[in-house]
Order: sequence, then C-alpha cells, then structure tokens
Amino acid sequence: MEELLKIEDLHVEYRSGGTVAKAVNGLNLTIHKGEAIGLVGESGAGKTTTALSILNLLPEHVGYVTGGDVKLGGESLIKMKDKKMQTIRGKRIAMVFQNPLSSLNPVFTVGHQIEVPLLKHKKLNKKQAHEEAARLIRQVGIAEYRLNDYPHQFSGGMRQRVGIAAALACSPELLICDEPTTALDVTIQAQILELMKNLQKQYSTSLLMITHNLGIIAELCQKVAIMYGGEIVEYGSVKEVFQHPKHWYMVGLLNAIPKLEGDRERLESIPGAVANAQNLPGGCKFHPRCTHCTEKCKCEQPPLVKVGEDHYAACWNMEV
Ligand SMILES: Nc1ncnc2c1ncn2[C@@H]1O[C@H](COP(=O)(O)OP(=O)(O)OP(=O)(O)O)[C@@H](O)[C@H]1O
Repeated sequence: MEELLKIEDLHVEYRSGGTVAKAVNGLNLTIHKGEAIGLVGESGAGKTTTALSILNLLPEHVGYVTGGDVKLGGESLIKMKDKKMQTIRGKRIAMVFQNPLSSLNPVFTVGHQIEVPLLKHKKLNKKQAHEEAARLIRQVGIAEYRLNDYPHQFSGGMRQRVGIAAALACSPELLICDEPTTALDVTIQAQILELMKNLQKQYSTSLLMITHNLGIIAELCQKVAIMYGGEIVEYGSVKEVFQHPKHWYMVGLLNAIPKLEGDRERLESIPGAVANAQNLPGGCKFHPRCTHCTEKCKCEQPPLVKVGEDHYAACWNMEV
C-alpha cells in the first residue's frame, strides 16, 4: 500500500506559566492510502496533540514541535508556510471534532458552512457548491431543506453528521476524527459509526480515528496504535493486537472492558494514574503502573520491536 502520511520521531511540548508538558515524545506512525488506523490511549496520552500537529494547529506560543516531522506525500507539514497549509486543511486533510458545536459556526447556516470549502478548494461556483452541499447532506441522512438551518437547530447526532458532511466536502485523502461520538448517546453513536464506515469505503479516504473506545476501533479500523505518555507502546493489525496483546498497558485496557459471557468477575482497572506530561517517569513511562515492572523497566526505555506479523510492542517484559 502506498504511504500517505508519515509521522517521524515527533516531539511536541506545551510551554505555559513556567511549566513544560512533554505531550508527544518520539512518535512514529505511517498511514497508508485508504487505511483506517485507530489511535487509542487514556486522557492525556497525547492523541489530540498528535492530530493538531498533523494539521499544524497547535496553540500559538504554547504548543511547539521540538523534534521530528510529519510528511504528507513526502512533503513536510511542520515546515510548511501557513498560506500553503491552508490549502491542505479541509482539502487534503480534514478533521471531525468531538463537539461539533465548537467546530460549526453558530452565525452561519449549515449550508453555508458546507459550501465554503467547496467554493474555496474545489473552485465551484455558487450554484454548483449549493448542489454539492445538498448531495452531501442527503448522503449523511439529513433532508436537503435543512441546509438553511443554523447549528443550534440540530440535535447532537445531526450536528455531527453535518460535521462529517463538511469534512468530506472536498474528498480529503485523510480524515482525522477526534472522539467523534463521545458526546452522543449509544444508538446515535452506532448510526454515526456506520455512516463513517460506509463513507470511508466509498471515498477510499484514509482515516485516523482517535478514541479511548476499543469497540470503535474494532468496528472501524484495520490497524491500531496504542499510545501512552506521548509514545506508541504497541502497534499492529487490530486482530493481532486485540487477540495477542503484548504490552501490559494494552492487556489492562482489554481487561477493563465489561464482558457478558463467562464468570462476571470484578472488572479489572489499571492501577494508578496516567503519566503526567509535566513530570514523566524515566525508563518505560508505564512502569509505575505496571504489575510486571522490573529494575530495567525503571531506568531503560524499551524500543518498539517486532513481535509478530504486523505487530510491534515496546516492553522489556512483555506478555507471552
Ligand atoms: N494547551 C495546552 N497547554 C498545556 N498543556 C497542554 C495543552 N493541551 C494539552 N496539554 C497537555 O498535553 C498532554 C497531552 O494532551 P492531549 O490533549 O494531547 O491528550 P489526549 O490523549 O488527546 O487526551 P484527551 O483524550 O483527554 O483529549 C496532557 O498532559 C495535557 O495536559
């Protein structure tokens, strides 16, 4: 498969009020054309920071890429001038956010918001943009006449459909979704996921799905990257990683999922709190929470090594 986006040894810091948070610490990830990858991790793992770095949208004077690169088709997005980056955002890479109310502009109709990228990037005239917006909104299951309505006139699930229609307007090569269904109730969640699955296939868009929900990954993605303390600690095909997890963090995440069959033992949780980006531990960043920690884990950082066909893990003492 052809490479689309390559994240190489990415390091990102936030500097504010005299403190430094090391949010991403040497992250490597390649997304191929048409591939759907899930990026999983607890709150604070650095998932959103990774997405913002791809889009060159880190908060100004606070978020800094301190090392590494992100390349789209071989071209650096980190070094790209803002004017050129504006031609990438929305056109080649689009993003669907967790809360569509914060990404949709309350003072414009949803029709206007879907038409803007079509006018800007696809160079359609007003009539063509309107027709295309009507096609897109129908495709996400909303009646065309609602193009004249404002975001607050839609339910949460419908707003997220509008967000997806706007993101897909210019048929981006990469769609980044950051917890797109977290704010929705489960039945609406299922509908949105089904919609995304169909659209991703139809448009052959590559997908980076950011979530802490392993069920969503199993449903939508072929590959999964498990993130902890700003690094990828396990990566591989969804089948391999879910069936034969190697890193104890991933083992813990899977054990924390409620099961209906078998003995209903107490749910296991991962002890301790997620690594603090302002004060990361040495060695393996997961070691203070790991039940299999050794002296080596406390002082030496394990490299990500191949552990099977299409499967990599970073652990000195991994599950066998
Ligand atoms: N604007 C900011 N200023 C300072 N620190 C920040 C900022 N944004 C994020 N951080 C810190 O960077 C680290 C990574 O945050 P990030 O939001 O990328 O994690 P995440 O995995 O996306 O979490 P969540 O699932 O809660 O969105 C955290 O420790 C967070 O506190």
